[in-house]
Amino acid sequence: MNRIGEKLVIATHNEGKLREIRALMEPLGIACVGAAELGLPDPEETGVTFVDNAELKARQAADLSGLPALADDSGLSVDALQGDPGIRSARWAEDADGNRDFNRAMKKVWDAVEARGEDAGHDAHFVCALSLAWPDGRVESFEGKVHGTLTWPPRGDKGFGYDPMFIARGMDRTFAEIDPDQKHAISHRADAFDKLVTWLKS
Ligand SMILES: O=c1[nH]c(=O)c2ncn([C@@H]3O[C@H](COP(=O)(O)OP(=O)(O)OP(=O)(O)O)[C@@H](O)[C@H]3O)c2[nH]1
Ligand SMILES: [Mg+2]
Repeated sequence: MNRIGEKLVIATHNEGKLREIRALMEPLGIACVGAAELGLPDPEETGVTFVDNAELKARQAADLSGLPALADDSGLSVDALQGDPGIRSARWAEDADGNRDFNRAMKKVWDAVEARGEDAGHDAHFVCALSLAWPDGRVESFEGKVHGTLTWPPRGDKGFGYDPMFIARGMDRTFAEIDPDQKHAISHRADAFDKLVTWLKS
């Protein structure tokens, strides 16, 4: 773990992600500080892939803080929608003033899938890109996925974002109905995190 040291900036302004990344990182003995706590800005996500965006968020936080930084870019990719909302998952939840409402976003996803007709199916997956950046310019990225299906109406009040409408393969409850520990065992974020930890230990 000495590739990181003892303190890591978590370059996210999303409380749900921060909570999940802290839970994954702190057992490794690495203290995490959120970007908002350090007053770091929320950069514009101009990339065209999850990794592009994770790298630009991590890069900016490492440059501004002088500490190693970990960023997460993630989203829901729906087969019937050719991968949308994908890297625009947060933007699908925003109104004209930039306020997010995931009940609205989930309805938008469901309506778009239904508009494709019965044959389109409900397969979807979450993707998570994690990027670690250092103040000296190094960057390493890892990508994870979890496959599943969409359900309607949304169920559960745990998790965040699109969790209430996503059922991982092999489960019968949504990501918002299961306990955080169960989500952490199989999620896209846990998959990317496993790859990151394997690399850290190598
Ligand atoms: O149901 C969900 N379960 C998850 O486990 C999950 N992970 C990500 N997402 C959604 O995908 C978008 C990411 O956008 P995103 O990577 O730009 O993050 P963000 O803008 O919220 O924060 P930041 O890290 O950029 O500061 C956001 O809408 C998230 O709600 C999830 N939804
Ligand atoms: Mg974002």
